[in-house]
Amino acid sequence: MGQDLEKVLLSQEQIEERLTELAAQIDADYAGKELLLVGVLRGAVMVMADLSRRLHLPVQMDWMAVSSYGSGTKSSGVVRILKDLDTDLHGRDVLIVEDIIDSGLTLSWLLANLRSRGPASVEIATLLRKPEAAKVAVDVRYVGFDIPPEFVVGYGLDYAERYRHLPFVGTLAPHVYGG
Ligand SMILES: O=P(O)(O)OC[C@H]1O[C@H](OP(=O)(O)OP(=O)(O)O)[C@H](O)[C@@H]1O
Ligand SMILES: Nc1nc2[nH]cnc2c(=O)[nH]1
Repeated sequence: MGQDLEKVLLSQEQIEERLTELAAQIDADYAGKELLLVGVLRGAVMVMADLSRRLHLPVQMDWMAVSSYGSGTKSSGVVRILKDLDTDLHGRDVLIVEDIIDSGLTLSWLLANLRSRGPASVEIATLLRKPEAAKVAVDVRYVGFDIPPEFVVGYGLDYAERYRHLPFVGTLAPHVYGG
């Protein structure tokens, strides 16, 4: 495992500290409201768990699974719903919880999709964003960290379904993905 990773980009401590700040901001912004957190499987599981535990608002959680990457390292841009929400979004304040915004293609598609369901509001919280990789502009209210356009793993993010369990975010050594 040690040899597969090139470097640690964000430590567990850095991630937890930033999530505490984001949770405080979300608590303040949605004071008096009940929030529906929509986690995007599978990468957002860690962010959802650690962010939601820091919120003091009443929240509900639901999950969607979409696919845009397959097992590669480039977004195909074609988004498929693999698992839809169980919750009616009509009149709800929705916060999409994501691990990463890379090209922005997944989130821009998801935003449009959820907004068409009649919610009161839809905003996005993402742990990571790669501004230099953006192919479409996505309006994101809560960003943990802007990072360089490198392929990262850990803290929910995988390469071929591995490394999701790492408690930090790191980059892979090129030999792992054939570089
Ligand atoms: O901005 P984009 O270029 O569209 O990339 C972002 C998407 O890619 C990742 O999901 P992935 O398809 O890898 O699925 P996973 O969450 O199951 O790992 C991530 O969770 C986002 O949903
Ligand atoms: N694991 C992983 N998944 C992604 N999906 C979009 N960008 C990334 C990335 O950098 N790493």
